[in-house]
Amino acid sequence: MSLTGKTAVVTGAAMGIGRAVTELLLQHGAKVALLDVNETAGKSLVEVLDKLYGRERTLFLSCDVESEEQIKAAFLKAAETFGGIDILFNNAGVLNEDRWERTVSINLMGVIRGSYAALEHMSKLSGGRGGVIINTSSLAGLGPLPSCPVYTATKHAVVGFTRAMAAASVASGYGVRFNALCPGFVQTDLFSAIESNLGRFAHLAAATQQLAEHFGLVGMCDVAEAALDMVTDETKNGEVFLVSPKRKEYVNFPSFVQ
Ligand SMILES: NC(=O)C1=CN([C@@H]2O[C@H](COP(=O)(O)OP(=O)(O)OC[C@H]3O[C@@H](n4cnc5c(N)ncnc54)[C@H](O)[C@@H]3O)[C@@H](O)[C@H]2O)C=CC1
Ligand SMILES: CCCCCC(=O)/C=C/[C@H]1C=CC(=O)[C@@H]1CCCCCCC(=O)O
Repeated sequence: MSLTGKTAVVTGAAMGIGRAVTELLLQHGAKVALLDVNETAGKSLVEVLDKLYGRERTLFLSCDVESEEQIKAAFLKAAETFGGIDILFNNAGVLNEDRWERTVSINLMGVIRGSYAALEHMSKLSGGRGGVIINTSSLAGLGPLPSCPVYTATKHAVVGFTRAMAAASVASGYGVRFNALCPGFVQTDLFSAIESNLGRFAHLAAATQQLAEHFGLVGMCDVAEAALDMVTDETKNGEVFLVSPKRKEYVNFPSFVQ
């Protein structure tokens, strides 16, 4: 699928992985609505992007994915400004085992809120053009991160939600593909702050550091390219892309249905 003229919404777009994917989508010709709770970072990023890609191709919208009202308002504004929505990158996330209810609300419920709000604009059943939704999970969505049980739970849940929504979309005729991105450790603010956000598992900080050293860091470009592959390859639905320093591949899950 060519991205020229397509419209994307990216949550958590102001920094880190969301920012990198936003820039790659712009480089490939898409228009991007950048949603983030951090207005300062979001507005200053859009100033930079406007100069590179043109003012008419970016839009910053202040939006907390914990709020269904703010998500609905932002998606409506993006659809009105750009003429519909073709791509959603549900990426906003936090790692905080102390404030674990907020972690669930952002990492899992934010993905669900975003997906349901996007379907109102994207589903062929409600007058949309169809498209693709990519949800950011993690390697911790495939295996345990011992210092972060709640983070691990949210990321496993994102994988399950994505795969079930992909099947639901086919069965319902939404015309929307759903895929999940599972990166290993990436050098971002979230990664740098892990040790101070472990809550009752703070005693596992050194072990987490050792795990990160064992796995190594994934390059931001590799993560963004994996997201782009799932957007543009129209054969990918219900797929999970694992991006670690040693492995860049779609995950094979066991099938229990004959
Ligand atoms: N950095 C890493 O090692 C990995 C990160 N991930 C996931 O990638 C995603 C992005 O993380 P990073 O780029 O590393 O983090 P980051 O901290 O660099 O960026 C996260 C962005 O999300 C925004 N955000 C946070 N809460 C929000 C909310 N309630 N509403 C809207 N925006 C909000 C932040 O303002 C920030 O711009 C997250 O879902 C994270 O769990 C997955 C695997 C590894
Ligand atoms: C900042 C978020 C942390 C991201 C890195 C991460 O999630 C690492 C998780 C690993 C820690 C212990 C594990 O067991 C996790 C990895 C599990 C890997 C599963 C790989 C599956 C496969 O190889 O097929």
